[in-house]
Amino acid sequence: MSTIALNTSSAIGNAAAADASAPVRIAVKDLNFYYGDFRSLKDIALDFYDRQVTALIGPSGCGKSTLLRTFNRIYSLYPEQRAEGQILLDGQNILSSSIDVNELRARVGMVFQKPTPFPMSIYDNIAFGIRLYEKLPKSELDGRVEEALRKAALWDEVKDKLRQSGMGLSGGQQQRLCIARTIAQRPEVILLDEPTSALDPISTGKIEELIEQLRSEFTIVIVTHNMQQAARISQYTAFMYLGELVEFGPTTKMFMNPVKKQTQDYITGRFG
Ligand SMILES: Nc1ncnc2c1ncn2[C@@H]1O[C@H](COP(=O)(O)OP(=O)(O)OP(=O)(O)O)[C@@H](O)[C@H]1O
Repeated sequence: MSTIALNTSSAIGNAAAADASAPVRIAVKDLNFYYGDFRSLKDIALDFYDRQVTALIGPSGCGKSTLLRTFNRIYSLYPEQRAEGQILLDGQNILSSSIDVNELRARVGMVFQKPTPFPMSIYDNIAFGIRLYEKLPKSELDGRVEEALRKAALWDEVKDKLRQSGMGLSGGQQQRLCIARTIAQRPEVILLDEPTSALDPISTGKIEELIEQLRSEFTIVIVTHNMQQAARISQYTAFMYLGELVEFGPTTKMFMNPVKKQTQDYITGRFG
């Protein structure tokens, strides 16, 4: 076992162990993805488990974000991008043309690398998405806004300034606001694309704590460049390289005892 893998083990202690009995929430089968003629995902097959955090790791350009973006079909905004294969969400193929993508995006929420609050009040940042789908009386809407902000561990910091602009919050608060906005839609799955890479260490720590809390309710998939972060917060890790899935398994095993040499080389910093 390598020295770096051993060092990483101290961080692994922070994450709850993988729950081997968790049911499969998303099953990916024979997935290929194309940017025009370029095949950027190659025959990907893996399962994502209910209320577990799965980290997607691998060197730049290996296809982490591309894979994440297939789960809510956000790529379909670009005509030259296409996915082939199957992604079963609770058994239903979300790549099927009969799927309503707006409904899918409410079920599978996404938070991006840079915080992207809407240029409106903190309250409206949350209420906006709810109003798109549901007509609620004001008192109920207030309750939903509060619930989302509480779940995103932001309520105490903003409860007295809900009418102020979301753009006036710190970077870390803005990212929690974006998480609250996603939660407010009551999704089943939350996709996080390097959600802390633009944040300072304290804000990063808060988001990592939040992810651990959210795991009790949501299935979470996170792309991260930071292997220590993957070790700290995930139950499962998928290591990708050049568009292929090299290895997938419980995070502890991936970091302590990887099967493939490529995985070992990556987590010990020999390339990447
Ligand atoms: N819009 C695009 N058009 C053409 N090729 C693209 C596009 N976006 C990504 N790619 C290519 O697809 C491959 C996978 O990219 P992707 O962004 O998914 O990798 P990644 O692992 O998330 O990388 P990073 O860690 O740098 O974000 C790369 O070869 C990349 O150059």
